[in-house]
Amino acid sequence: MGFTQELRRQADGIYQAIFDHPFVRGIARGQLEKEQLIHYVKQDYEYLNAYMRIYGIAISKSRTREEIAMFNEQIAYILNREVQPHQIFCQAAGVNFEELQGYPLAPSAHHYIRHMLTVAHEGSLGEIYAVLLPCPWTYLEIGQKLLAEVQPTSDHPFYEWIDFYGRLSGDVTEKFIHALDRWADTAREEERQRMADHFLQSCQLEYLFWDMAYRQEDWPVAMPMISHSSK
Ligand SMILES: Cc1ncc(CN)c(N)n1
Repeated sequence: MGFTQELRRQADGIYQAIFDHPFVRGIARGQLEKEQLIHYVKQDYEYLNAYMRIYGIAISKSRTREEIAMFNEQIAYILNREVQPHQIFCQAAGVNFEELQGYPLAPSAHHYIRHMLTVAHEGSLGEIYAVLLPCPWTYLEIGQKLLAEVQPTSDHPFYEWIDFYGRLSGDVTEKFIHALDRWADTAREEERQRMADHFLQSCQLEYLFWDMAYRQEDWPVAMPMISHSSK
């Protein structure tokens, strides 16, 4: 079994918990509260900003032009394409996307972003692939599962969201899986273990991110508005 297939096997319990999470079930049923959708978009907008910054760190650790080009393409994908799922949630919630930008991070989003940034700064390029992979991979499987289960039509409020992740996010997932497997082929045992740990931790944090949005998680004591630089 390849390295990433073994990681997927180890993470299966977390993947199943994500598929069963009430936010994901709410996407399937087309029923989520406006406040839950808004909380998700506010947090995910900041999450994807951080994700692009991590691509920037990955570029600084890249060894070939092909790697640099791949990360560059993925930044463009987030900027130009991945705004669509946010806009679909905003439409369902009846709010403007622009109004939901620049908010402070809730605890679980903060934790997930710090986890990725720490690995990106301290780890190898292989460790960066491992920490980033659960993001596209869990969404691809959510999308594929919902396409098969719900068979949504254009009157479903989240039809385009399901279609976007079920059909379009396969490409980046495949590229990261391939890159991580190649890296693992030559990595020493300690690095393979670190990559496995980062991957599993990101899977757990994917679950927590859904949970944060569903429960509209916030800090126990209200945060004064903080500036972008201190996020
Ligand atoms: C938290 C999270 N994880 C994954 C994705 C899908 N790129 C996302 N938009 N947000």
